[in-house]
Amino acid sequence: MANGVTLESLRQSLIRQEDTIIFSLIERARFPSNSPTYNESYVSTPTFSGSLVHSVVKETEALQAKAGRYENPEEHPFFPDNLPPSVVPPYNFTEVLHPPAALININKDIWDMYFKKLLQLFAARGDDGNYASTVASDLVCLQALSRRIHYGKLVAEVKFRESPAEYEPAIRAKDRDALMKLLTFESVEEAVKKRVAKKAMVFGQEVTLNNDDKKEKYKVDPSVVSRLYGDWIMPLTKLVQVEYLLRRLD
Ligand SMILES: O=C(O)C(=O)C[C@]1(C(=O)O)C=C[C@@H](O)C=C1
Repeated sequence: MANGVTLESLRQSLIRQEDTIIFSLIERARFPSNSPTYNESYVSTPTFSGSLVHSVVKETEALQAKAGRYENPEEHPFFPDNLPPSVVPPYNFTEVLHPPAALININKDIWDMYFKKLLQLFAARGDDGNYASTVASDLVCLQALSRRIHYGKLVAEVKFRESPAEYEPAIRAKDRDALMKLLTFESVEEAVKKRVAKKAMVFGQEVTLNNDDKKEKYKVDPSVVSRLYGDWIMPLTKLVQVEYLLRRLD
């Protein structure tokens, strides 16, 4: 395919991004749940409206937008409305995607999944007052998840270019189920779930110099990481692929 992007090279990138995601969860797990971070009435001044997480993410994104973060088609803001323009000279990112892809942003679903389901599965209950560091860690997790899930656009483009005749009838019929079937590889998904659990064991183990002192306690539960991928990351990546393919002939 053009630009040297292949399904294999994209899968390699997804594998590399597993490391980033798992390390980001390990970093967030250093802090307990720290619920005031997410409480809408915890801070209330004219400059900080809503929860601390809401304000800090929104303001950080505004700063990163000025620094050009969202000029890269692989990046998607959580608060896309009224972002300031980039002030950096434009970089010529290779155009691989069909232009309507730019409209797809499922960060709202990623936000809800992260705060309503995932966080409580790996952050211990408690409050240590480190709310600003907690938000900073949350944002690193969210951005890593968002980048990975929206990679579905590239994966879908490559799959389409490899066999347009297979995809076109389902796209024209707007048949989401047929598209979902075409783009699903069960064996790849099983391998992903096993590999991320193994990585969570390797990256999250206690490293000591004393070999016989090996406690099976991990910084993030490997079964949570496997579930994160099986229940949320891969289904959302597939949702992005379906959304992308539905617009592929526009
Ligand atoms: O590797 C692919 O073919 C993908 O589309 C990526 C992915 C994933 O999210 O990891 C999603 C769907 C497939 O069923 C397998 C894996």
